[in-house]
Amino acid sequence: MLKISDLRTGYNGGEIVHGISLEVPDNQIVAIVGGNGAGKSTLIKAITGLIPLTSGTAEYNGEKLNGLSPDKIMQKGVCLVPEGRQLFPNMTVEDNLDIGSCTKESRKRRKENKEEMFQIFPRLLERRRQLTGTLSGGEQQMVAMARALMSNPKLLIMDEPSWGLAPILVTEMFQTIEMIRDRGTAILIVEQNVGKTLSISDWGYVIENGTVVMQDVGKKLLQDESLKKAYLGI
Ligand SMILES: Nc1ncnc2c1ncn2[C@@H]1O[C@H](COP(=O)(O)OP(=O)(O)OP(=O)(O)O)[C@@H](O)[C@H]1O
Repeated sequence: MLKISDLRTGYNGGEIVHGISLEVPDNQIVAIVGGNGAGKSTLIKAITGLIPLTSGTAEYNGEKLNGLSPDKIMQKGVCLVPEGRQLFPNMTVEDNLDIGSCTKESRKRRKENKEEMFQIFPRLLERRRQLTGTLSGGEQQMVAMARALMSNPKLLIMDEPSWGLAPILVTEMFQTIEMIRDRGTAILIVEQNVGKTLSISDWGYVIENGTVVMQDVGKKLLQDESLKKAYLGI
């Protein structure tokens, strides 16, 4: 399980995340929702080692992540699907997936893992030899998720996976996220699509101005009047 305690971080001496604590238990989907500029991506960058923590701790299964490089954090089983996907557009789907096998263990299982990915995402099997940059937005998001899963992560962190997707693909993507959880991978998801995200989340945190202002079971948060007004326009 991931445990974040009183985490503070920011950029160039300016603090953006003001002491956030949260937990992601095994086999659960945990959501971080909130408005633009609330600090959600900044928090995720700190957890995955892309920016340093100013204070507080990030622990995974009792081991400190603070100060570790993104690669070391990934070797511990924590893998990020970054915002905007960051795929290699001039490489084939299959080559992008191969790059995901970046831990010793997952390199040994590369072939089996790839077959499993093609079962989860059959559309990628048809397009395995296609250049990734020529895929649709939804297909590229599938490649990004499959590439991350190729490292056999125990915790998958996703930053805005619904970004740029047509509504029907968004629904499909959330179903896939539930399937990934049910296969035994915990998920920490940052999303602007508050309604869909909270409806599949075992627990949700609402972040405003770098602090947690509300937390509860996802579906319970969705019944909160102030949340409905602020994020769902109801
Ligand atoms: N590299 C950076 N250098 C300086 N400031 C940054 C940097 N990245 C983000 N910020 C600032 O940090 C604040 C929080 O940004 P962040 O991306 O964490 O918000 P967010 O909650 O993910 O928002 P959104 O939902 O709009 O992506 C913003 O004011 C942003 O301008």
